[in-house]
Amino acid sequence: MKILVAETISEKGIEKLMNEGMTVDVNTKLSREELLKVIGEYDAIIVRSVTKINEEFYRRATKLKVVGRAGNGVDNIDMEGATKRGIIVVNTPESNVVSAAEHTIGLLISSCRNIPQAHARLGKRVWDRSNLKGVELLNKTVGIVGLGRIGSLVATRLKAFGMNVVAYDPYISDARFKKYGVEKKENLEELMKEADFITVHTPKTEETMGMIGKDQFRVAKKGVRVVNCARGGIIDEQALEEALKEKIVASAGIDVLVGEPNPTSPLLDFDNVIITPHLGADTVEAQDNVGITVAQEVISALRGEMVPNAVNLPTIQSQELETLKAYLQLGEVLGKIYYQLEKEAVEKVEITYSGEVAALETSMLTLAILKGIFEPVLKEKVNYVNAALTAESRGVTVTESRESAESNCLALIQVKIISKNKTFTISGTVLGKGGGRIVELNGYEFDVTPSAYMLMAENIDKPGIVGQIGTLLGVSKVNIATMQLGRLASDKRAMMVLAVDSDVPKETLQFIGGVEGVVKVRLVKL
Ligand SMILES: NC(=O)C1=CN([C@@H]2O[C@H](COP(=O)(O)OP(=O)(O)OC[C@H]3O[C@@H](n4cnc5c(N)ncnc54)[C@H](O)[C@@H]3O)[C@@H](O)[C@H]2O)C=CC1
Ligand SMILES: O=C(O)C(=O)COP(=O)(O)O
Repeated sequence: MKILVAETISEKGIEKLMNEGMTVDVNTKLSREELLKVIGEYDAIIVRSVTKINEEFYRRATKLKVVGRAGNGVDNIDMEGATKRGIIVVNTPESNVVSAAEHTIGLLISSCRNIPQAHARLGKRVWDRSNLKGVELLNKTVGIVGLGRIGSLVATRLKAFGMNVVAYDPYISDARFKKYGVEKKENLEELMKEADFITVHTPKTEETMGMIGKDQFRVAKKGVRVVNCARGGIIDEQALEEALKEKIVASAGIDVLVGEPNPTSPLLDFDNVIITPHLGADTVEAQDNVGITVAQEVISALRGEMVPNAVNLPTIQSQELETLKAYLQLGEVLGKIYYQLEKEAVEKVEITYSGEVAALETSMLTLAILKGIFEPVLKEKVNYVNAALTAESRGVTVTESRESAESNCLALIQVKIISKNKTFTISGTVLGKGGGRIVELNGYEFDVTPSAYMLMAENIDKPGIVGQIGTLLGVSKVNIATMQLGRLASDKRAMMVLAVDSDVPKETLQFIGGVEGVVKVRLVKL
């Protein structure tokens, strides 16, 4: 597999990729045109915040399976474009947050104590202490916008300075505010009115861009000090300029700007603004963490393994991963059987989870089932990333319910596939280390271990049929590994599932179909 590393990552990450047998090209100097020219050769790309992964890029990236973001923010990556093509996007959301939080504190203190300005004077060999008076943090109020990973690390650190910490984040629980001892603000205006310092830690989204703008500065305390170590534009840059001119803002510490690289920002003209060129994650520790983590994730994703930090997939807790794996395999199998037995277009898929499995990340299991259903019949690649979108674009309604998450009741995945004229059902379980089992199919009860070739035959429930099918397979030199029978007494019907060691020739299937009493026979391949 070929990986392009298009922005600088730690050598440790590159070593890891190579040690795992990947072909790695490190080329951090490609122009956009050059990148677009070569990307068609690669299975994966690793980027940081600079490379724009957009529609134009995807159109040229015909072999691409994975985008690895060596960092946290994914605003430079068009997620929809990746998802519809089944390209998995991974990032390293935990790996650089301490560095970003520490840089925030650095910017806050440096700006309110004029440290870079003072150093610049001394750099010119001038010892001048005038007009450099700063302010203390003790007993001041800091308003944090976005109390996520970085926001909460900043909160903890600023509390140690004796600050009163308030935060605005409408998307997290009250418990999280409590956990960090932070006072919750119901709206941004309240925070703006009270804060002596404001620091933003939200992702860049349509909602957050410009969220601190003209109107917000109008209600801010005169002399407020601001920090932006999240994304350029969350504090509107023009509004900040005006607020600086009007002396509403006393100082600003900025790590990120709109349109990076941006060495000519008008904000650089202000003596009370300090700016670093997006250095929040630039520490030895963060870069090693990020590089190693992204390398591992890209390797796993290329190998088709589960990746806990896949951005366009449900999040999986690492302790859940092992248990989930067996159910994911089972889910795919349950889905894969449908179109091999039935020819009617799926209209609705209803999935019920019960027992142990109901407590797992079932949205991921639903994706596994959908992948299983559509993969065998579609030309396009169907994987976990685009399975839900594939169902939606084919007008298939998918519902998911959980019956009981009690661990003492049988863990069961029940799939009901509804088409225009029929309802097909299939259920399965996982038996500890024994792996997945199909326990029900259209009302017939079994205990079938899924295998590569399974002959499924439905027949009138009468003597002699099993023997004839066995004979026909024997004549064709197809060895039977296991056999399971189920019956529906009410309909006088029976079904047999034979695991066979090899493919069954078409003629043999035709002969079996011709046996008197056999209603339907299909070879299912997994
Ligand atoms: N300067 C740098 O080098 C770095 C910058 N970052 C940036 O830091 C930011 C935050 O990262 P994390 O804390 O890891 O993210 P996170 O996802 O853990 O936290 C973000 C928080 O923002 C909140 N939020 C979202 N929209 C909001 C809104 N409209 N109003 C208020 N709160 C809102 C969310 O509920 C969440 O709690 C990201 O933008 C990331 O790109 C991250 C690492 C390094
Ligand atoms: O991880 C993030 O979100 C960052 O902003 C760091 O960006 P970078 O990888 O240093 O270009």
